[in-house]
Amino acid sequence: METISLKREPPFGWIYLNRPDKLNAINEKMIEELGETIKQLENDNEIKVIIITGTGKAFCAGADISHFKTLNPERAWLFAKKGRELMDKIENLGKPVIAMINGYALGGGLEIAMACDIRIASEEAQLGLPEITLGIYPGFGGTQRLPRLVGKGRALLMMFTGDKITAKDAERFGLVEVVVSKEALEEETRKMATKIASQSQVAISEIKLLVNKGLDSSIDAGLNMESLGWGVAFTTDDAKKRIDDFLSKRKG
Ligand SMILES: CC(C)(COP(=O)(O)OP(=O)(O)OC[C@H]1O[C@@H](n2cnc3c(N)ncnc32)[C@H](O)[C@@H]1OP(=O)(O)O)[C@@H](O)C(=O)NCCC(=O)NCCSC(=O)CCO
Repeated sequence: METISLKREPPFGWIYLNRPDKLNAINEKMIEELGETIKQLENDNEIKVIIITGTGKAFCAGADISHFKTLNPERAWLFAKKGRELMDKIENLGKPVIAMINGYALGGGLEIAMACDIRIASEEAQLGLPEITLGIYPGFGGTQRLPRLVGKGRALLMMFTGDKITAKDAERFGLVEVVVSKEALEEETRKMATKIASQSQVAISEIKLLVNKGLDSSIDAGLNMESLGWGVAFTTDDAKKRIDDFLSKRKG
Protein backbone atom coordinates (compact mmCIF):
# COMPACT_ATOMS: atom_id res chain seq x y z
CA MET A 1 0.00 0.00 0.00
CA GLU A 2 1.11 3.56 -0.75
CA THR A 3 -0.52 5.57 1.98
CA ILE A 4 -1.28 3.17 4.83
CA SER A 5 0.76 0.62 6.70
CA LEU A 6 -0.68 -2.13 8.82
CA LYS A 7 0.93 -3.85 11.79
CA ARG A 8 -0.97 -7.01 12.63
CA GLU A 9 -0.25 -7.85 16.26
CA PRO A 10 -3.20 -9.91 17.54
CA PRO A 11 -5.34 -8.95 19.37
CA PHE A 12 -4.40 -5.52 18.01
CA GLY A 13 -4.40 -4.16 14.49
CA TRP A 14 -2.30 -1.00 14.20
CA ILE A 15 -3.12 1.20 11.23
CA TYR A 16 -0.57 3.89 10.35
CA LEU A 17 -1.57 6.79 8.13
CA ASN A 18 1.62 6.85 6.16
CA ARG A 19 2.46 9.97 4.15
CA PRO A 20 4.77 11.57 6.73
CA ASP A 21 6.32 14.07 4.31
CA LYS A 22 2.81 15.49 3.74
CA LEU A 23 1.82 15.16 7.40
CA ASN A 24 -0.36 12.18 6.38
CA ALA A 25 -2.71 14.35 4.34
CA ILE A 26 -5.69 12.40 3.02
CA ASN A 27 -5.89 11.81 -0.73
CA GLU A 28 -8.24 9.53 -2.64
CA LYS A 29 -5.73 6.70 -2.45
CA MET A 30 -5.61 6.96 1.34
CA ILE A 31 -9.41 6.87 1.58
CA GLU A 32 -9.42 3.75 -0.58
CA GLU A 33 -6.56 2.03 1.25
CA LEU A 34 -7.79 2.91 4.72
CA GLY A 35 -11.20 1.49 3.79
CA GLU A 36 -9.61 -1.76 2.53
CA THR A 37 -7.43 -2.08 5.63
CA ILE A 38 -10.37 -1.59 7.95
CA LYS A 39 -12.37 -4.20 6.05
CA GLN A 40 -9.45 -6.63 6.32
CA LEU A 41 -9.21 -6.13 10.10
CA GLU A 42 -12.98 -6.34 10.49
CA ASN A 43 -12.90 -9.84 8.96
CA ASP A 44 -9.87 -10.94 10.97
CA ASN A 45 -11.15 -12.94 13.96
CA GLU A 46 -7.89 -12.59 15.85
CA ILE A 47 -8.09 -8.78 15.87
CA LYS A 48 -10.14 -7.38 18.75
CA VAL A 49 -9.05 -3.74 18.89
CA ILE A 50 -7.99 -1.45 16.05
CA ILE A 51 -5.69 1.50 16.65
CA ILE A 52 -5.31 4.29 14.10
CA THR A 53 -2.31 6.58 14.32
CA GLY A 54 0.05 8.61 12.14
CA THR A 55 3.62 8.07 11.01
CA GLY A 56 6.00 10.93 11.83
CA LYS A 57 5.10 14.16 13.58
CA ALA A 58 1.41 14.29 12.65
CA PHE A 59 -1.64 12.14 13.18
CA CYS A 60 -3.08 13.70 10.04
CA ALA A 61 -3.19 17.31 8.76
CA GLY A 62 -6.47 16.79 6.89
CA ALA A 63 -7.50 16.39 3.31
CA ASP A 64 -4.74 16.90 0.74
CA ILE A 65 -5.04 20.57 -0.17
CA SER A 66 -2.70 20.19 -3.14
CA HIS A 67 -5.39 18.47 -5.15
CA PHE A 68 -8.18 20.95 -4.23
CA LYS A 69 -7.41 23.02 -7.34
CA THR A 70 -8.43 20.08 -9.52
CA LEU A 71 -11.81 19.69 -7.84
CA ASN A 72 -14.95 20.82 -9.61
CA PRO A 73 -18.21 20.72 -7.60
CA GLU A 74 -18.97 17.18 -8.75
CA ARG A 75 -15.52 15.79 -7.88
CA ALA A 76 -15.52 17.67 -4.57
CA TRP A 77 -18.89 16.16 -3.69
CA LEU A 78 -17.61 12.69 -4.61
CA PHE A 79 -14.45 13.16 -2.53
CA ALA A 80 -16.51 14.29 0.47
CA LYS A 81 -18.92 11.39 -0.04
CA LYS A 82 -16.07 8.85 -0.05
CA GLY A 83 -14.55 10.49 3.05
CA ARG A 84 -17.89 10.54 4.80
CA GLU A 85 -18.56 6.88 3.99
CA LEU A 86 -15.15 5.94 5.37
CA MET A 87 -15.83 7.80 8.64
CA ASP A 88 -19.22 6.09 8.92
CA LYS A 89 -17.54 2.74 8.35
CA ILE A 90 -15.08 3.40 11.20
CA GLU A 91 -17.85 4.60 13.51
CA ASN A 92 -20.12 1.64 12.81
CA LEU A 93 -17.46 -1.08 12.80
CA GLY A 94 -18.32 -3.96 15.14
CA LYS A 95 -14.89 -3.65 16.80
CA PRO A 96 -13.54 -0.90 19.04
CA VAL A 97 -11.34 1.66 17.29
CA ILE A 98 -8.91 3.89 19.18
CA ALA A 99 -7.36 7.03 17.67
CA MET A 100 -3.82 7.40 19.00
CA ILE A 101 -3.20 11.09 18.26
CA ASN A 102 0.56 11.53 18.03
CA GLY A 103 0.62 15.10 16.67
CA TYR A 104 -1.48 17.40 14.49
CA ALA A 105 -5.06 16.19 14.04
CA LEU A 106 -6.54 18.83 11.75
CA GLY A 107 -9.48 18.96 9.37
CA GLY A 108 -10.07 15.48 7.92
CA GLY A 109 -7.48 14.17 10.40
CA LEU A 110 -9.60 15.26 13.34
CA GLU A 111 -12.64 13.92 11.50
CA ILE A 112 -10.99 10.47 11.38
CA ALA A 113 -10.21 10.73 15.10
CA MET A 114 -13.81 11.78 15.88
CA ALA A 115 -15.17 8.74 14.00
CA CYS A 116 -13.09 6.50 16.28
CA ASP A 117 -14.59 5.34 19.59
CA ILE A 118 -11.90 6.69 21.91
CA ARG A 119 -9.17 9.28 21.48
CA ILE A 120 -5.87 9.21 23.37
CA ALA A 121 -3.47 12.03 22.59
CA SER A 122 0.09 13.06 23.21
CA GLU A 123 0.52 16.32 25.18
CA GLU A 124 2.08 17.85 22.09
CA ALA A 125 -0.86 17.16 19.80
CA GLN A 126 -2.84 20.05 18.35
CA LEU A 127 -6.39 19.59 17.17
CA GLY A 128 -8.72 21.68 15.06
CA LEU A 129 -10.99 22.08 12.07
CA PRO A 130 -9.20 24.84 10.09
CA GLU A 131 -11.21 24.39 6.86
CA ILE A 132 -12.71 27.88 7.28
CA THR A 133 -9.25 29.37 6.69
CA LEU A 134 -9.45 27.88 3.17
CA GLY A 135 -12.92 29.35 2.67
CA ILE A 136 -14.60 25.95 3.00
CA TYR A 137 -15.97 23.87 5.87
CA PRO A 138 -15.42 20.34 7.22
CA GLY A 139 -16.58 17.76 4.70
CA PHE A 140 -15.97 14.39 6.37
CA GLY A 141 -18.51 14.67 9.18
CA GLY A 142 -16.93 17.40 11.32
CA THR A 143 -19.96 19.69 11.40
CA GLN A 144 -21.98 16.83 12.88
CA ARG A 145 -19.55 14.93 15.12
CA LEU A 146 -17.77 17.89 16.75
CA PRO A 147 -20.91 19.43 18.33
CA ARG A 148 -21.96 15.99 19.56
CA LEU A 149 -18.63 15.69 21.39
CA VAL A 150 -17.99 19.22 22.67
CA GLY A 151 -21.37 20.96 22.48
CA LYS A 152 -22.74 23.43 19.95
CA GLY A 153 -21.08 26.67 21.10
CA ARG A 154 -17.57 25.25 21.44
CA ALA A 155 -17.90 23.45 18.09
CA LEU A 156 -19.06 26.59 16.32
CA LEU A 157 -16.24 28.59 17.88
CA MET A 158 -13.67 26.05 16.68
CA MET A 159 -15.17 25.90 13.17
CA PHE A 160 -15.77 29.68 12.84
CA THR A 161 -12.19 30.55 13.84
CA GLY A 162 -10.33 27.48 12.57
CA ASP A 163 -8.13 27.76 15.68
CA LYS A 164 -6.09 24.80 16.82
CA ILE A 165 -6.47 23.71 20.44
CA THR A 166 -4.03 21.85 22.67
CA ALA A 167 -4.53 18.25 23.70
CA LYS A 168 -5.14 19.37 27.30
CA ASP A 169 -7.92 21.75 26.19
CA ALA A 170 -9.33 19.02 23.96
CA GLU A 171 -9.48 16.74 27.00
CA ARG A 172 -11.22 19.47 29.02
CA PHE A 173 -13.81 19.93 26.26
CA GLY A 174 -14.47 16.18 25.87
CA LEU A 175 -12.86 15.87 22.45
CA VAL A 176 -10.11 13.61 23.78
CA GLU A 177 -10.47 11.07 26.56
CA VAL A 178 -6.86 10.71 27.73
CA VAL A 179 -3.73 12.86 27.37
CA VAL A 180 -0.26 11.49 28.13
CA SER A 181 3.34 12.43 27.39
CA LYS A 182 4.71 11.73 23.94
CA GLU A 183 6.95 9.01 25.42
CA ALA A 184 4.05 7.26 27.18
CA LEU A 185 1.58 7.43 24.30
CA GLU A 186 2.11 3.98 22.81
CA GLU A 187 2.42 2.23 26.17
CA GLU A 188 -0.76 3.83 27.53
CA THR A 189 -2.63 3.04 24.32
CA ARG A 190 -1.47 -0.56 24.57
CA LYS A 191 -2.69 -0.77 28.20
CA MET A 192 -6.07 0.64 27.22
CA ALA A 193 -6.36 -1.69 24.22
CA THR A 194 -5.30 -4.72 26.29
CA LYS A 195 -8.05 -4.08 28.81
CA ILE A 196 -10.66 -3.65 26.10
CA ALA A 197 -9.45 -6.77 24.23
CA SER A 198 -9.84 -8.85 27.39
CA GLN A 199 -13.61 -8.21 27.56
CA SER A 200 -16.43 -10.06 25.81
CA GLN A 201 -16.21 -8.95 22.19
CA VAL A 202 -19.93 -9.49 21.68
CA ALA A 203 -20.77 -7.24 24.62
CA ILE A 204 -18.26 -4.60 23.46
CA SER A 205 -19.77 -4.62 20.00
CA GLU A 206 -23.31 -4.33 21.43
CA ILE A 207 -22.30 -1.42 23.68
CA LYS A 208 -20.85 0.42 20.69
CA LEU A 209 -23.99 -0.15 18.66
CA LEU A 210 -26.31 0.90 21.49
CA VAL A 211 -24.35 4.08 22.23
CA ASN A 212 -24.09 5.10 18.56
CA LYS A 213 -27.69 4.30 17.63
CA GLY A 214 -28.96 5.53 20.99
CA LEU A 215 -27.38 8.95 20.53
CA ASP A 216 -29.28 9.29 17.24
CA SER A 217 -32.60 8.27 18.84
CA SER A 218 -34.88 9.40 21.65
CA ILE A 219 -33.82 8.24 25.11
CA ASP A 220 -36.94 6.09 25.22
CA ALA A 221 -36.02 4.30 21.97
CA GLY A 222 -32.44 3.88 23.20
CA LEU A 223 -33.55 2.41 26.51
CA ASN A 224 -35.88 0.02 24.69
CA MET A 225 -33.04 -1.16 22.44
CA GLU A 226 -30.88 -1.70 25.51
CA SER A 227 -33.39 -3.79 27.42
CA LEU A 228 -34.45 -5.81 24.38
CA GLY A 229 -30.87 -6.79 23.60
CA TRP A 230 -29.89 -7.38 27.22
CA GLY A 231 -31.39 -10.87 27.39
CA VAL A 232 -29.40 -11.96 24.36
CA ALA A 233 -26.17 -10.92 26.10
CA PHE A 234 -26.67 -13.79 28.57
CA THR A 235 -26.70 -16.39 25.83
CA THR A 236 -23.03 -16.06 24.85
CA ASP A 237 -20.54 -18.67 26.07
CA ASP A 238 -18.35 -15.80 27.21
CA ALA A 239 -21.03 -14.35 29.50
CA LYS A 240 -21.92 -17.80 30.88
CA LYS A 241 -18.27 -18.50 31.67
CA ARG A 242 -17.59 -15.12 33.25
CA ILE A 243 -20.70 -15.36 35.45
CA ASP A 244 -19.84 -18.97 36.46
CA ASP A 245 -16.25 -17.93 37.24
CA PHE A 246 -17.47 -15.09 39.45
CA LEU A 247 -19.91 -17.31 41.32
CA SER A 248 -17.51 -20.24 41.79
CA LYS A 249 -14.81 -17.94 43.19
CA ARG A 250 -17.33 -16.70 45.74
CA LYS A 251 -18.32 -20.22 46.79
CA GLY A 252 -14.69 -21.40 47.01
C1 LIG B 1 -0.23 21.24 10.08
C2 LIG B 1 0.58 22.49 9.83
C3 LIG B 1 0.20 23.57 10.83
C4 LIG B 1 2.08 22.09 10.04
O1 LIG B 1 2.92 23.15 9.74
P1 LIG B 1 4.49 22.88 9.61
O2 LIG B 1 4.99 22.11 10.79
O3 LIG B 1 5.13 24.21 9.32
O4 LIG B 1 4.67 21.89 8.37
P2 LIG B 1 4.44 22.25 6.83
O5 LIG B 1 5.73 22.62 6.23
O6 LIG B 1 3.32 23.17 6.66
O7 LIG B 1 3.99 20.81 6.27
C5 LIG B 1 4.91 19.81 5.91
C6 LIG B 1 4.52 19.29 4.54
O8 LIG B 1 3.19 18.76 4.61
C7 LIG B 1 2.36 19.40 3.66
N1 LIG B 1 0.97 19.46 4.18
C8 LIG B 1 0.58 19.76 5.42
N2 LIG B 1 -0.75 19.72 5.51
C9 LIG B 1 -1.20 19.38 4.28
C10 LIG B 1 -2.49 19.17 3.73
N3 LIG B 1 -3.61 19.26 4.49
N4 LIG B 1 -2.58 18.87 2.42
C11 LIG B 1 -1.48 18.74 1.66
N5 LIG B 1 -0.22 18.90 2.13
C12 LIG B 1 -0.10 19.23 3.42
C13 LIG B 1 2.97 20.77 3.48
O9 LIG B 1 2.57 21.34 2.26
C14 LIG B 1 4.45 20.41 3.49
O10 LIG B 1 4.79 19.80 2.26
P3 LIG B 1 6.03 20.36 1.40
O11 LIG B 1 6.09 19.51 0.17
O12 LIG B 1 7.22 20.18 2.31
O13 LIG B 1 5.74 21.80 1.14
C15 LIG B 1 0.40 23.01 8.39
O14 LIG B 1 0.98 22.08 7.49
C16 LIG B 1 -1.05 23.20 8.02
O15 LIG B 1 -1.67 24.16 8.43
N6 LIG B 1 -1.59 22.30 7.19
C17 LIG B 1 -2.94 22.41 6.66
C18 LIG B 1 -3.99 22.02 7.67
C19 LIG B 1 -5.39 22.19 7.09
O16 LIG B 1 -5.76 23.26 6.68
N7 LIG B 1 -6.18 21.12 7.08
C20 LIG B 1 -7.52 21.11 6.57
C21 LIG B 1 -7.54 20.61 5.17
S1 LIG B 1 -9.17 20.66 4.42
C22 LIG B 1 -9.93 19.24 5.00
O17 LIG B 1 -9.37 18.51 5.79
C23 LIG B 1 -11.29 18.95 4.45
C24 LIG B 1 -11.99 17.85 5.14
O18 LIG B 1 -12.87 18.30 6.09
